[in-house]
Amino acid sequence: MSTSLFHHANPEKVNLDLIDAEVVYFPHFFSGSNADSYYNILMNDLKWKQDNIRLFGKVHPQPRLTALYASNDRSYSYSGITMHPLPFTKELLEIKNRIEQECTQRFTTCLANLYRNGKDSNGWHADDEKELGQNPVIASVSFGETRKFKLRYKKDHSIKCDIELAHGSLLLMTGTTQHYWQHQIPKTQRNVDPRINLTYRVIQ
Ligand SMILES: O=C(O)CCC(=O)C(=O)O
Ligand SMILES: [Fe+2]
Repeated sequence: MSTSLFHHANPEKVNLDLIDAEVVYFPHFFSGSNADSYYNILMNDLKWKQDNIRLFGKVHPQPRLTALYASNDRSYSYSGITMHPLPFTKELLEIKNRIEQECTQRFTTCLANLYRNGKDSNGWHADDEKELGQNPVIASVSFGETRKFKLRYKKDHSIKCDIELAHGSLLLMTGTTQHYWQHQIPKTQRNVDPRINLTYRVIQ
């Protein structure tokens, strides 16, 4: 009855068994009521915007809204755009502190994504920009609609893993994950509510 990922009906922590990667999933990192309140506050307070990105030489509006927050003034560049951070809000700092209890990393930066509906997505990529350094720790928190997160091994796309990122969950990607694997949030035909994702990172 169980899928290969979940040996218990309601686990607290799941270590994904992937070659050349370290990925840990905490399905209920935040309680339901905390997750609900973060969802509402972040939806209203973050400075969401839709940037134009350059992909294969063509300019497109990014298929989601984003916002960048940090404790320093370091910018973050990817897909032909450079984002400049705003100072952390109270809630983004609170969430950062809570995640830092779970891993030894101290994060500087949070890239927030808002997937407004099933047409919003995030294409195949690795978080391997040079400002993230080698073997970056990426802590990814989800609020709102559950969306599918896909991972694939760069050298052999038949080696892959799908995980449904639930409201109030945390996904930690460490070690060589970004070097050997790519991830994406595909579009879905389902009629879905918005989803907020926060990815905490270190940008020196
Ligand atoms: O929305 C997600 O869960 C993934 C976001 C992501 O991969 C990114 O911002 O780099
Ligand atoms: Fe990513």
